[in-house]
Amino acid sequence: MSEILETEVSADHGRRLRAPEESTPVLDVDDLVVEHRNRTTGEVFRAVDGVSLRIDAGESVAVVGESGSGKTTLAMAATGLGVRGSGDIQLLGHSLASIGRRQLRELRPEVQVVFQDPHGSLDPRQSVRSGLRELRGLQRERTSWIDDDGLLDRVRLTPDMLDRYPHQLSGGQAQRVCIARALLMRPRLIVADEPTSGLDVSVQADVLKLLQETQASTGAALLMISHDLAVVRSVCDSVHVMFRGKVVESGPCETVFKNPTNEYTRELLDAMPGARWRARR
Ligand SMILES: Nc1ncnc2c1ncn2[C@@H]1O[C@H](COP(=O)(O)OP(=O)(O)OP(=O)(O)O)[C@@H](O)[C@H]1O
Repeated sequence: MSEILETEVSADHGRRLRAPEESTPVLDVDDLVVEHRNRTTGEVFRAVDGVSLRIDAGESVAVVGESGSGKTTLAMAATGLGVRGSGDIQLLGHSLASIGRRQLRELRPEVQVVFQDPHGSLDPRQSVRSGLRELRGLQRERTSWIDDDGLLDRVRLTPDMLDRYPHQLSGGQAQRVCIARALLMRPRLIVADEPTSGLDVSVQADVLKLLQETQASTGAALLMISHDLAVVRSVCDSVHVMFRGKVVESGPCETVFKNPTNEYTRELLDAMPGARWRARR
């Protein structure tokens, strides 16, 4: 068992919202529609067109699709972090359409996002230490379960990194800091939007492993957005394939990647990195 799993994150202090029933999905999205306005033509189009998905505690779900298919828009709208859409979104059993601002503020830390560009996610004017101090100031109780040294140790960074600024970190180190910041909040849902595609190949596997460990130690669910099927296959239980805003196929990774039933899924798989494993099996 890895080090990180030896000390489970068990304390529940700092969470004021009523704890959801065990059977309550972490995220339950029904018929989500999100529209954007095309910046060139001014036309409104459906970036997400009637998508439904459910993620249970501890589950890892991937959304794959070609660039522009609506993956990021879906993830951000579904978690209340992006443009509002229509449809029913239940986050930890709370309907995003009907909760007030205060409740939404309380729900926010339950969802942590790890983005593709770690340097872009960190404030260039803040050292790692001052960034963590700021987070702790916003969520005192929730973040009191671990000190900075312990937190960095969890993501296999040494304490001397605390005084570094983002530009003094490698891509892999910066992504570890981003994961540490997410872990500090002990979220119930981690959204990882292409978390390794901006990183050197040599550190991608480590960062993925760390994400998985973080998920396991917090018991969080994972919503992974990726165009890399090898990544999805190694991390996720199930997958939704998106094409032009719609989910065209869903199911366990093994089933969808091995025996895709949708023609577009087949084409997509053949064109995507990591798809070749399918032919070899
Ligand atoms: N804020 C916005 N305003 C207008 N159009 C947008 C906005 N955000 C995204 N879009 C457009 O919506 C569509 C879906 O974008 P989205 O970023 O969700 O796709 P994606 O599948 O995540 O793509 P990628 O893999 O390239 O990140 C694209 O055509 C994109 O240009």
